[in-house]
Amino acid sequence: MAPPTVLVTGGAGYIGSHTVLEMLNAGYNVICVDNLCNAYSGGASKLPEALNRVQEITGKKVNFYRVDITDREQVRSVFQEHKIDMVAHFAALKAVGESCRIPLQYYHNNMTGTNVLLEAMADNNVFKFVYSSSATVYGEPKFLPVTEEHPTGNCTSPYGKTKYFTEEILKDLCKSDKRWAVVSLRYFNPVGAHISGRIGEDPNGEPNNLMPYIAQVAVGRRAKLSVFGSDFATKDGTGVRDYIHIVDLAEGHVKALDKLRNIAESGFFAYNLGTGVGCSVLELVHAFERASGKKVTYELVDRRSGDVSTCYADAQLAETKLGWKATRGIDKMCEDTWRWQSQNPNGYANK
Ligand SMILES: NC(=O)c1ccc[n+]([C@@H]2O[C@H](COP(=O)([O-])OP(=O)(O)OC[C@H]3O[C@@H](n4cnc5c(N)ncnc54)[C@H](O)[C@@H]3O)[C@@H](O)[C@H]2O)c1
Ligand SMILES: CC(=O)N[C@H]1[C@@H](OP(=O)(O)OP(=O)(O)OC[C@H]2O[C@@H](n3ccc(=O)[nH]c3=O)[C@H](O)[C@@H]2O)O[C@H](CO)[C@@H](O)[C@@H]1O
Repeated sequence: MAPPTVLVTGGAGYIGSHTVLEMLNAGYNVICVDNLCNAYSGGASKLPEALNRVQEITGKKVNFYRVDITDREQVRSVFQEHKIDMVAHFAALKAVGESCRIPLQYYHNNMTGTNVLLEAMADNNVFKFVYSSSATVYGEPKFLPVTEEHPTGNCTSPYGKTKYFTEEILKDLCKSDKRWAVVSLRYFNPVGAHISGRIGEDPNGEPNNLMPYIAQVAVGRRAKLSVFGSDFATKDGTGVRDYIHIVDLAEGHVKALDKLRNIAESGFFAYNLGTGVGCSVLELVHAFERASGKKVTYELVDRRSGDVSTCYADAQLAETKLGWKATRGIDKMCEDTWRWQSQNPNGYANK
């Protein structure tokens, strides 16, 4: 029997490209679409650089279309061109601060885009869907570790609300039509890079997130790290998060596809993808110094608005239901990030 074909939206992005690599290694056929709004293109007629390197690493072909998922005709044409069995949906705008400044663009891109995709799926009898959600749907944790039973919806940004609203749409869809089977993966803090050092996180402009910022200080692109807050009720006063290695995260998606591939039951299933281990900002800084052998200069400054003190996952349900568990720790996350950053000081731009 031919292996299933998965349509991957946002496949040229950080998480998408790492997941495409693991899907190919697991034997899935992959069709990638991306509008390259946040991915390095490498030249009009070529594959986006991240996917070019995925092909290089796996020795397998990546089918790519430059498509905007908000464009109904562009999306439909992909379903007419290929027999799609399942969809893994990564395409979204994801900068929390930016979403507060341009909410309409975020609601259009992330919500309309997802609805256009879901309608095209239904029109082509495709009902198996893996969704990129986020721990941000939980808002400020009311208890720790955070389980999937934790209330959702108390989101502090338009970005977070697009994740929450989309989950609610998916729940309604599954209630209305038993053909739908949806796995919503709630990521905690994805970091790291593939062991090859050939693909990794390549943020546009100044990084919003901690790990890429640390890496850019270590490689000399940034002068120092600002540590947002040192008066939290945590082990060293700095924010605690559940960092998860990007390859563990990618492997979790393959497990979700395996579940959908053979699934009898339909419905909406949400799983936390985290390690269950909290790590503070300063712990991560020191781990990165050990991994890179570089000094990471930092300054303790005021808290960033909207930041919670502590957030980490209870990932037991994914282990029970998907047979998945994160296996890579903080040191490995830092080693693999450093290999990517030191080999690609300017990301994909420097070939
Ligand atoms: N990185 C994280 O820490 C994190 C945490 C939780 C959830 N997520 C979610 O995971 C997904 C992937 O995140 P990422 O970190 O890889 O981000 P990313 O920006 O690297 O990847 C997203 C990709 O989607 C593409 N894209 C955006 N809008 C599109 C559109 N309308 N049509 C086609 N392509 C479009 C971008 O060009 C980009 O390549 C997103 O849905 C994000 O919200 C990410
Ligand atoms: C509330 C919120 O929407 N959080 C988003 C944020 O998570 P989150 O805010 O947890 O991730 P970050 O990497 O931005 O921050 C992690 C920790 O590092 C600290 N820090 C960060 C950067 C920096 O320069 N200095 C510094 O000290 C932060 O205060 C925090 O304590 O990014 C995730 C990955 O994109 C998103 O999924 C989350 O939705």
